[in-house]
Amino acid sequence: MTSSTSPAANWSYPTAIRFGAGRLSELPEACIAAGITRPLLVTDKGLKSMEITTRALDILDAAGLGRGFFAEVDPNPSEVNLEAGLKVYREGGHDGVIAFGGGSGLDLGKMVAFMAGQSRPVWDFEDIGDWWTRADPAGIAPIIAVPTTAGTGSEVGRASVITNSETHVKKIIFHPKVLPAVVICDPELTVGMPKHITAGTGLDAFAHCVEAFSSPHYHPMSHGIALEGMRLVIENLPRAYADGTDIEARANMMSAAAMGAVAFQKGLGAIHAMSHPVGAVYGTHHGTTNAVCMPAVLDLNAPAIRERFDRATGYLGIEGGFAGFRSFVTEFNEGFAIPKGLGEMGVGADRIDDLVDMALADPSCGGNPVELTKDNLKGLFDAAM
Ligand SMILES: NC(=O)c1ccc[n+]([C@@H]2O[C@H](COP(=O)([O-])OP(=O)(O)OC[C@H]3O[C@@H](n4cnc5c(N)ncnc54)[C@H](O)[C@@H]3O)[C@@H](O)[C@H]2O)c1
Ligand SMILES: [Fe+2]
Repeated sequence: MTSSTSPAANWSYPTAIRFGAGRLSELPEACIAAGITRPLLVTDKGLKSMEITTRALDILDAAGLGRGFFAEVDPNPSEVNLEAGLKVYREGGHDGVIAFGGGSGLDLGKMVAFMAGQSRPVWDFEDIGDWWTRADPAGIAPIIAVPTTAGTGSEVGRASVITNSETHVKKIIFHPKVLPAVVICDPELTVGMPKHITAGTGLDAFAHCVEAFSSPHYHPMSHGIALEGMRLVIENLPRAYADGTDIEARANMMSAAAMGAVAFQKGLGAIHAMSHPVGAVYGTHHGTTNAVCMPAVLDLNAPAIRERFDRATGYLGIEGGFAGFRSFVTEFNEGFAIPKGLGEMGVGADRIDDLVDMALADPSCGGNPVELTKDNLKGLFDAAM
């Protein structure tokens, strides 16, 4: 039944998630479930020789799975990493990918599986709303995702963020089949994150929930998930930061990360529109950059979001409605030693005009509750410096 006053939307919800401490041991079962007999484990350079990665490889070896290993992924991965990964995938005769790591390893692993059977360049699959005209679905290899940070939620997402190494622009590459077939969320894998990565990734999950909650698009399910995701971050990130071995807090942060990515189907906004160009040009950490941008964006968006935050703050355990939430965000950042401004992260005032142009072209602008213009984006960058 439809009516002219009924809202319309396209909704998509995630996939099979094996959640819990120690469940990395189920990697061989996950391969069987996904129909993979010869997986390529893809991860980033930082994780290449870490114990958790060796643990995953040992589990595959013990199960007799003829696995391959590709660990040449940079933070903010590029098409150069993708080409190298595809070469290893094809030469090794693999039939699926285990994307292992933070957002960088997960995104690149997902793209290796996606591009394995495509003949077009990856940039043809940019998320501009016409995916059904492009990919050859027969060419997409199955994906298992194993997050080792709790932030991006890329494990339950249908997109990867790939930086064009020539233009220094971050592009969102999207296809529904990029959604991993099986996800293993094992909070033990996140225990060894250094404090600044725990903070930066956790605040990425927070930014996803805040932006989704602020977005004007119609998606009540994601709206509710965003609210609970914010609560989980507020209550658990300080615990995980203070004691990295607090498994309950680590588990709640893993949930919050996945929830943030489900929630941002409702839309992202100016925080991500700003941090994508900053990350692409300066190579800054994504979640940390978001945290730096958030206070200025909340100030700009205040008239459009005040009422919904006034209603939510009681549930979040914050007094004073939206104003209380706004002050809380500054204190929250300070508690995690987040840089005070983009200048402190190396962003030059002379590049702001370029960053404004790049931010204006970012698809995240579409979910911001206040329409973004050259003028107000310039104001945001000035305020965030
Ligand atoms: N696909 C999406 O929906 C989506 C959403 C948000 C962000 N992203 C992208 O994800 C990337 C950022 O991902 P991230 O924030 O998870 O960081 P990351 O994957 O770049 O990892 C940051 C650093 O932490 C290290 N690391 C990862 N796990 C670790 C662990 N358990 N112990 C010790 N060190 C560990 C890595 O080696 C790396 O040096 C960016 O490229 C961003 O654009 C994607
Ligand atoms: Fe993000």
